[in-house]
Amino acid sequence: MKIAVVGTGYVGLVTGTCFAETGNEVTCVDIDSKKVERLSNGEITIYEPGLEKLFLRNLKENRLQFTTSLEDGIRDAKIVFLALPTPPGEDGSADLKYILGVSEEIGKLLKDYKVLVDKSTVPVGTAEKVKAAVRKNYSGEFDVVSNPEFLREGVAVDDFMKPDRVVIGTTSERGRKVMGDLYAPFVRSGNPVIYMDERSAELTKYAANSFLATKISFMNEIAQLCERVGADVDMVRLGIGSDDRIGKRFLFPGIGYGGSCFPKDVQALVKSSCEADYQFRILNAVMEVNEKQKLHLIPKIKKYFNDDLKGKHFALWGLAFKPNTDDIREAPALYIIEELLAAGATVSAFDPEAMKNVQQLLGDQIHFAENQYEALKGADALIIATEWNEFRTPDFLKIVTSMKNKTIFDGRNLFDVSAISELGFHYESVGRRSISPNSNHKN
Ligand SMILES: NC(=O)C1=CN([C@@H]2O[C@H](COP(=O)(O)OP(=O)(O)OC[C@H]3O[C@@H](n4cnc5c(N)ncnc54)[C@H](O)[C@@H]3O)[C@@H](O)[C@H]2O)C=CC1
Ligand SMILES: O=C(O)[C@H]1O[C@H](OP(=O)(O)OP(=O)(O)OC[C@H]2O[C@@H](n3ccc(=O)[nH]c3=O)[C@H](O)[C@@H]2O)[C@H](O)[C@@H](O)[C@@H]1O
Repeated sequence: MKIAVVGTGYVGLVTGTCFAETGNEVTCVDIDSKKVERLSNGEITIYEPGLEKLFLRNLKENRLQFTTSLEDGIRDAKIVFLALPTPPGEDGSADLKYILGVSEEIGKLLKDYKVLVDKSTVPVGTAEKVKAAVRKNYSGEFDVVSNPEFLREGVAVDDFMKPDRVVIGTTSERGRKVMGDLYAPFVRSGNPVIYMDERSAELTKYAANSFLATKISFMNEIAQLCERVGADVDMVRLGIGSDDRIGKRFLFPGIGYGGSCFPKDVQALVKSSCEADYQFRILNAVMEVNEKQKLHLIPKIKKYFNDDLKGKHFALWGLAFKPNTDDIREAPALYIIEELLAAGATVSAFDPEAMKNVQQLLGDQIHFAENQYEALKGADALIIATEWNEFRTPDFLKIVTSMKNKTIFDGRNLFDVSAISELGFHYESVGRRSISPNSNHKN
């Protein structure tokens, strides 16, 4: 089948590449000519494990092409995916200017029946708005289908190729048939496809992200409580997670959820609820808890250094909002850096993939280390903000010899508290006991 994907970012590039991999002919359209040029020349534009191999294979086989021309991109396509940004507008609601702008343009170009698919995360009622935008310039037949995307960055290819479910929102029989043909290989591999109306599909996406964000904020509150009553959040997590009704996944406390989606999608659902005359109380609390949690380590650090961070030097492991991505959108590490710099401290950071992106944002405000151990040189404390695998079992001897103080503030609970206690560290994490040998603190 011939497919166009408009918007070649995280979702667009993964969608385009994976549909090419299942035998379709895909043209990806993007307004960013540099991106299109790089992709056309075989240079991948995002870090996503496993994607490059598929991208290069399908590019070579001519099943994957890139263009800046919407007209060329959609001409022969039967299905046109919209994988465009839906950033928060000033009031927190999803800004549909990209989606509706492109839909109007598509209306000017349509000559025959096509299925337009909202892959972006869009509020309830957007499929109808897209239809109206196309109708401004086109009176022929077309369908608009909602097919929200549930992939996670870092495991995007796997999530796309082996989804827990595919949601297809359409009330058109013709639209359903076209989408059914496209997803047939997925169904044959045993992945469920759930059909519903457009509005339910649109809400399903926000409900999924908001529910997951709620799980995280809930656990972060349990962690807060653990610290105050002397319980261990890891034990509580294991204790509740083994109940199938709760489930083991997404119960990890930390320094808050970040990324390009949870923060904006929870906010957008609260906003659309307001517009529907309903106050979504739980989600307001979820956002409030997350705002506080992002800076959970800061009061601990300040207390440890007697409220004086001036001239203190911190090593920071992890900049990306989560491991296996170079994405730094709403990354908790950035909020921590801001606080440390404002208090007069200096920072030396290391992240396996995200340093280039942070460098573009912060320039020389912090030092970017060659590796995780170089970041530790002369540090008064190490802060861990992202749970990259290589941080999980570090060489503690190297840590001790590089740092000024054996002090760790761990926002991702990477280390076993008892084991690290034996190594003589001052160690504070999230929702677990702090340990503090008296001898190692050189202020
Ligand atoms: N990043 C993720 O993990 C997921 C994102 N989503 C949703 O998917 C949508 C897209 O997100 P991302 O891929 O992360 O965004 P992104 O920012 O990585 O990519 C968007 C792309 O659209 C292009 N673009 C902007 N205006 C355009 C236009 N007029 N014509 C053609 N291209 C244009 C941009 O140049 C960019 O390459 C959002 O609604 C997001 O909420 C959904 C699931 C997962
Ligand atoms: O709509 C989207 O864009 C996507 O948003 C999330 O995916 P993503 O943002 O890539 O990352 P997650 O793995 O969900 O993590 C989000 C944030 O939650 C945090 N998190 C996650 C799990 C956990 O137990 N605890 C926790 O603090 C992570 O550190 C990260 O900051 C969803 O998991 C995807 O299903 C969805 O498609």
